[in-house]
Amino acid sequence: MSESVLVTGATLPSGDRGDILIADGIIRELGGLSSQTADRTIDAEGLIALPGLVDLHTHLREPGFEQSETVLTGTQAAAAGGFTAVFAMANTLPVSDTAGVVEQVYSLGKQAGYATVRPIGAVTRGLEGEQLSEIGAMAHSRAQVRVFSDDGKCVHDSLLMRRALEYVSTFDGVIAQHAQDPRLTEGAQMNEGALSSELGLKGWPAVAEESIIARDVLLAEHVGARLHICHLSTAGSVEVIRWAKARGINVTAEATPHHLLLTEDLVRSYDARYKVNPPLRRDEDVHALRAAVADGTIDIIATDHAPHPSEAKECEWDSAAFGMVGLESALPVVQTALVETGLIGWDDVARLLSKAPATIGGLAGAGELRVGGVADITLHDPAASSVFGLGDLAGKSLNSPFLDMTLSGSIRYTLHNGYLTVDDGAVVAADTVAAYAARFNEGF
Ligand SMILES: NC(=O)N[C@@H](CC(=O)O)C(=O)O
Repeated sequence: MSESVLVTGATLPSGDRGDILIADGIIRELGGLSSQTADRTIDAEGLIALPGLVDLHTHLREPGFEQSETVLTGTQAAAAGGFTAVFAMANTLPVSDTAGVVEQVYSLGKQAGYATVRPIGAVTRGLEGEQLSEIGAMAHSRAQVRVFSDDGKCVHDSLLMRRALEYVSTFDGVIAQHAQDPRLTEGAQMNEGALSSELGLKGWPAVAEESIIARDVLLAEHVGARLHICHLSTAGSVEVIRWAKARGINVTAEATPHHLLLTEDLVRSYDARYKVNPPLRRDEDVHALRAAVADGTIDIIATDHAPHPSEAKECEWDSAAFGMVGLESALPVVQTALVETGLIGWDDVARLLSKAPATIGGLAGAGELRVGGVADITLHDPAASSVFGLGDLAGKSLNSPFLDMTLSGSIRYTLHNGYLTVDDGAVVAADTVAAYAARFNEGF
């Protein structure tokens, strides 16, 4: 394996240019001109070096739904998208609600070696919303769970939500809420409005999201706990978060790349690639979300990578599954929607897609480029522009809403723990990465 790598002439998020020397998984030199030689040299002229991206919201589907994705294929998709750490959602089968399941997911991630995998624990047993899961056992397991979520379902019972917030605040954990009032969204298929009436699809009102967020920020304030809100999708949700932050409530919020670029108009096609939870909303909502990312009301961008097999998507809208894959396209979508529109710079991208999610998820040491830190680095070509195609997808499922769209930027190299998981745009073979990982895990 290349035990040392020299990256030359990279542009850092600050705009400064310089070399990066990596040895035995650690950044040894950063910035300036290195006088060293290395086993491998990467010419990064014109490329931006970002801290390895961290996704706080990924569905890896293993155990139980391996026909859609596995820990291996999901982390290959992550690497292709420049991610070096992913937080794996709990809606697996069995549900990730015990120490045994989260440890299994954690170990599979370590073996595969493409990215750090941190399992998210379910808040309630079996995601059933009735009893709290084994939160303490998961937190104290080898998987060190810090984030708990019933994502896919809302923790709707206010008393359970209060208890969960109280419990995780004892060890600085966080509840990541999927804000969706189940009664207001029974049978809902798309954003509620003039278009849902026109298309004859049952509407999903914005208030179903906003009312849960309002309740939960007040609960978090009441018990003094940390709360995170998954996938904000409406202008009203932004207003509630802005109000809560101004009041000093300890809440963070995420937006997905698809809610930052796409609108409900795509549903006119009845193509279920555009069916997602929460649904694509109006143009006004997209602009409110973008403004909230730019002014810091929204703390992070997270993919909600939700793989589904073709039979779950190539069917009538009403019977199709909710969800979109998003790891491979996240950075190009962020560049297209936010950087090229002048709303944010590359230092903001590093914060929104790396440092802030690492901090919220309790991933110590991740999310920054620094001498002495682990070499998780993404080298991105911002000058590239291409039509996003099936060849860009590295996971098992193909349900991307961005296929056939022109997106800016391209991930050229991903380094995880100092070894390459993506080399010149191609995902490195599984056995090579597993061998690198084994050596890293053994401390060389
Ligand atoms: N975001 C999605 O549309 N789908 C998610 C879970 C969910 O329904 O939120 C999935 O697991 O498929």
